[in-house]
Amino acid sequence: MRMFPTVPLIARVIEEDTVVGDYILPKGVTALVAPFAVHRDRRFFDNPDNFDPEHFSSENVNKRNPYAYIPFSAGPRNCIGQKFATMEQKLILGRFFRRYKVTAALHELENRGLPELILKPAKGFPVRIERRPE
Ligand code: HEM
Repeated sequence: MRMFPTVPLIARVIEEDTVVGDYILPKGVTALVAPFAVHRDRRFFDNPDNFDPEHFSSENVNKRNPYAYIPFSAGPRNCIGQKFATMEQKLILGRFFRRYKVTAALHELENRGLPELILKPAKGFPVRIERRPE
């Protein structure tokens, strides 16, 4: 969900002139927040293009801005299913990956994600699935 966030772009209509750093976002424009870009920003994640569970060690999480990881958005309109989806992933994917090894047939550079409503690879999900030894 960090490297390939399901929702790669979040849109908001700006209701009043808003200052963000050196910029003014005028009332009426649509602003995009891009979890995909934020999650790959080196200011927040060392080696952002590598899968590394250490990105989520307590030490690293505690020193990072909480808005640097926003797969479920943030604020008053964030995802109401976040806790359910996270628990479901831990249970179902955890069980699945203990039994099966999944290898992508195409590297992400050969199979770019398309930023549609949800992120999906241009050439689908060609994968090889092998049962792990018991
Ligand atoms: C991995 C799974 C999921 C991801 C990554 C995800 C991500 C998101 C994101 C990023 C938003 C904000 C979209 C926006 O502001 O434009 C959102 C909103 C929402 N999600 Fe999820 N979601 C997931 C699963 C679920 C589930 C399981 C449910 C329901 C059981 C759910 C219900 C909703 C609802 C109702 C909203 C709209 C909340 C509002 O506008 O106040 N989501 N989700």
